[in-house]
Amino acid sequence: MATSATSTAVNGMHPTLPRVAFLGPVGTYTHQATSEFFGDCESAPQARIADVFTAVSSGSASYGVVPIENSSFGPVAETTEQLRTTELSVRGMLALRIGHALMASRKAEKGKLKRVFSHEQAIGQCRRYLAERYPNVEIIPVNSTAQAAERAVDDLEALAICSLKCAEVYDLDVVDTDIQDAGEANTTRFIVLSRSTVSLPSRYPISRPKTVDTAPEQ
Ligand SMILES: O=C(O)C(=O)C[C@]1(C(=O)O)C=C[C@@H](O)C=C1
Repeated sequence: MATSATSTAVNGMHPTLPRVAFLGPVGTYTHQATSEFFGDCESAPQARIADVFTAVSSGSASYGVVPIENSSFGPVAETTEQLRTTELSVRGMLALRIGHALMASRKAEKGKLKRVFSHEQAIGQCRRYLAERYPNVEIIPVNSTAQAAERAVDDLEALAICSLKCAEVYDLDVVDTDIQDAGEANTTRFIVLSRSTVSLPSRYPISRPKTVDTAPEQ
């Protein structure tokens, strides 16, 4: 990942960096895609994909980044639903290779895990793994993989499917890595949105070569 999105705003405004809304909280794959595309920017994490569209439409952010399609599980339902009616324009796209990790609280007893939280896309991309390795855990969809990590921090019976970045951000134990059924071939495509009156400066290439979801440095 190039540089991470920053939040160095003064009084809520930053004089030069673009303000970019994305599906949050910190540590989602969409956050990584945002950093990859924009480099330094003022980050505006949103609770849901629909909120990213609202933040850009209302002008509270100049750009928005949302996932649109995964190579194995297909279209991202909430994004395709929003695209039916939005007046926003697509300004760019990029793809990330997605490697999901399984995490739990450092205090969890690993033999007593009863539920797994994640975004429905991540759950769908790990269906076979979950059926084979955790056939009895309850699967609970949440708004994003990083929200799943947040939920696992204080729930000692929970697992989260999320990116390795979340181990660092939320101080979780890594139980397993690369648990997606499609292995190395698992890729998600993201799009960059803006209002029709806001163009994308030429310093941002409109599309990027596929990049790898990198593990945090130890
Ligand atoms: O939950 C996240 O971390 C997201 O950024 C969303 C999302 C998606 O909706 O496709 C992005 C990439 C992965 O495919 C899994 C989840």
